[in-house]
Amino acid sequence: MTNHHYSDPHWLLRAEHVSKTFGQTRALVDASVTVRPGEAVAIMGPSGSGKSTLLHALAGIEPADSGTVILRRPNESGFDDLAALTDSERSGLRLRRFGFVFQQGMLLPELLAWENVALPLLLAGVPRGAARQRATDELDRFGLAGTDERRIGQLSGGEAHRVAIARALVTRPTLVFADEPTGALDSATASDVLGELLSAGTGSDCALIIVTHDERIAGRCDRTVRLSDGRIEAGA
Ligand SMILES: Nc1ncnc2c1ncn2[C@@H]1O[C@H](COP(=O)(O)OP(=O)(O)OP(=O)(O)O)[C@@H](O)[C@H]1O
Repeated sequence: MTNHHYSDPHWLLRAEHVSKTFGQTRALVDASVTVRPGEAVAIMGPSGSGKSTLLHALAGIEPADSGTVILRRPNESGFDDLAALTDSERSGLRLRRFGFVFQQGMLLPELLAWENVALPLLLAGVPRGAARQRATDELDRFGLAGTDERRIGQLSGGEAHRVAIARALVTRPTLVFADEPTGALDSATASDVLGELLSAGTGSDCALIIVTHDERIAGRCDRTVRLSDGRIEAGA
């Protein structure tokens, strides 16, 4: 895709007029959002207002019924329209370009800490030795040196959240999507983990999108997109 309309360099991901219906429920109505490099964007709104639906549409997890979601490729090499990709192309793009931190961490308890972090690399075909080295480096970066060989159940809640963040960032993604990333943590640990996510997930060529109910988390992001009944009310 080389549409001139998308030549403005100051965005990474742009959703335009995205709508999604589940049966009679209009979960998302004509939502347009632009995400720029280096920013952290909070998505807020009451329960059922469409936050997860928006996140899933932006990340190509559950494509919208209508509208477009466009992701800029690195190095001025064009754009990808998520809806125009096949399922397997979309999965590949998610693996290469996106990182995910979801509520329960979605860590695999039967795997070691380093294996959890290395998972996206292993899925992308990186050899096991190289993947292990990168995972170990990433764990070090989050203050988890020496935990490589532990299983998830042998870590504290805060440590497990850091493993989830390390896994989301190990591929150096363009966009990190987080859904209530500090959910079950005590407030001091949540604040530390959020700080780490904010500093590691926003760089000159990447951005962070966080779904949250917590105004304190939103307050530490650069801006807040507010949803009400599937419509974006502010912050797009
Ligand atoms: N797979 C689905 N099937 C049917 N309805 C759905 C589905 N997913 C979401 N919905 C409905 O779409 C609306 C928006 O849901 P969504 O999960 O996006 O809200 P949310 O703002 O993330 O809510 P919460 O804060 O409770 O997680 C809700 O009315 C929900 O019941």
